[in-house]
Amino acid sequence: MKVTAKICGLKDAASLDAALAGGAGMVGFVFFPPSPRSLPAGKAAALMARVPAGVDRVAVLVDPDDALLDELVARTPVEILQLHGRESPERAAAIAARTGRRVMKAVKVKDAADLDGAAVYEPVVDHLLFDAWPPSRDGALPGGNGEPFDWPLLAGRRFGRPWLLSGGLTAENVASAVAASGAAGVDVSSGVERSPGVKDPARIAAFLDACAAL
Ligand SMILES: O=C(O)c1ccccc1N[C@@H]1O[C@H](COP(=O)(O)O)[C@@H](O)[C@H]1O
Repeated sequence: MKVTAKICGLKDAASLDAALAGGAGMVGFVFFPPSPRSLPAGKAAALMARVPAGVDRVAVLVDPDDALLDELVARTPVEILQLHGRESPERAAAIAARTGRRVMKAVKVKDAADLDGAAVYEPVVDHLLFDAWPPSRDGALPGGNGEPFDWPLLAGRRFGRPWLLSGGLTAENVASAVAASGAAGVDVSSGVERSPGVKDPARIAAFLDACAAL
């Protein structure tokens, strides 16, 4: 089975190149200053210029204001806007209309009712992404926490948009995660890092090898 892999939180050329060489279908860049993975638009634009046609460039955003959206559209060749905050369906639709870019809504999951909540986004977004709710500790980010959720919740569920599984994935567990959830796409950030915000090209290669073996 061919699984689309997204490598997220890229900040340097060596890690981006490892993602591209390993066959990532999407590469993600974080625009959220509290994150150790955040980077300015100018640096992201330089990295995005290395990405060949056929690989989607994703901007990870948390309740972005219009100024940030306008800056990203003007300064970077981003294809997909990943909304990882508390954006309503109306705001997601407005973001798609304003930017002309594809939108991916992150839905936080701890139980089946959370999955039901994805339905309201299906008419207005292009992709869904399922991630764990952030831990309750102080300072936790809205995503990128390396936290998995109960993957079998997704088994047999059908959604009106293509979707990615994320949250705590690694080279070691991605096969189990795909088998348990039925995901056709996976997304990883913490699981291919040496420390928060520092990607490891060898771990990126191992993750993508594990995906290619599925
Ligand atoms: O990675 C971040 O720092 C981040 C910050 C704010 C919102 C989302 C973020 N990352 C996304 O979180 C998920 C899961 O990541 P992990 O593999 O569990 O670390 C993934 O979709 C990232 O794009």
